[in-house]
Amino acid sequence: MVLAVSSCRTYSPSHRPRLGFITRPPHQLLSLLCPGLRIPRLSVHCAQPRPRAMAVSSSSWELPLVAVCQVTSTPDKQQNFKTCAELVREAARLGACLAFLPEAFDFIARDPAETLRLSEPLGGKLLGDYTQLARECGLWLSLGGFHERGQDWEQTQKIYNCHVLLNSKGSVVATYRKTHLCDVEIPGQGPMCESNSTIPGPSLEAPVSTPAGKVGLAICYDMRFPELSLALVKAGAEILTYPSAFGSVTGPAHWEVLLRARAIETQCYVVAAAQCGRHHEKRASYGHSMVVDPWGTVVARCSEGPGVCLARIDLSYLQQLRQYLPVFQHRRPDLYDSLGHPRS
Ligand SMILES: O=C(O)CNC(=O)[C@H](CS)NC(=O)CCC(=O)C(=O)O
Repeated sequence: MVLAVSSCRTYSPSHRPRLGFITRPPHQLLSLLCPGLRIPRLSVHCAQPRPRAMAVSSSSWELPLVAVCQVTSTPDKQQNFKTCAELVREAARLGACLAFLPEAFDFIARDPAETLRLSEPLGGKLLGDYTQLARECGLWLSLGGFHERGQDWEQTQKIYNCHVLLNSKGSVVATYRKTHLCDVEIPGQGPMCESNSTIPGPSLEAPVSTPAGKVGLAICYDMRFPELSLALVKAGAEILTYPSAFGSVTGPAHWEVLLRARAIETQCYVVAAAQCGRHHEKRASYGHSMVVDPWGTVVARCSEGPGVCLARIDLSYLQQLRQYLPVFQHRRPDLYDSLGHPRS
């Protein structure tokens, strides 16, 4: 892995988030495998001002830049907003058009009762604050998992785990409510029973056109269900998002493997903003936020602790890969089902 951030500005506000690693895709390897493939010169990179010496790569600096924010949410909603807002402002300063926040960016509570108490409707104060933030910074925001009191709150007294996409004017352009709830007990990792407080979402959300590409919405545990990613790519997704709060046992074993597998099999970019560190006495998360390109290369990753990493999204590269490796044309829906034909 090449560390390519030497000339990046580092960033150390009071709580010291760190700028993550930015890596390059394996250009040489790819050109060996596919001699005719036009390799994007700089498909990934740091948002430093364009160096004069690099005038060669005309277009790559104009490719859209996305930012992935990694945080340690606690039960303190106000503090969490402050931390996220600081990272989002930094992402905007660095030139990102779209910033991704992890699941539970609003808070991570100590128990289901506290989760329910702290939850809000989409029209509440917290989303209002994020609307203003998106407007102020002029970027799109993927709010990866908002504890949402839905329309049925009065009857159910349960919430949805809602991925909200805001445009740069702060308007809600899409919502996806997590459809696979994480009810698991893994030895060595605290039990998770999301359905204690949460209702599974009723439907998938069609991918949304953003300045970085067509974004398909998912959340965390959803990444274990490739059917969902295939359905999203079939509906036109170019970027899959898995905002997450992975545990400390499944994290080292499965996190990167699952994300890279989803990227390779769908030939999409995969963006995964993660919770990291200790949220309170009962819970900690694995971190390792990353962006994976459609070849399966990790092109950006956060360092340990809160921070932000950035990647450029090159959709012509994605299209080329889909041409060179046309797995969607080779599928055998006659043998299984009709999933998995991307829109051209
Ligand atoms: O609890 C909240 O407030 C927000 N929700 C979550 O953090 C959810 C349910 S507990 N976490 C996961 O899905 C982790 C999945 C995971 O770790 C795996 O698939 O291995």
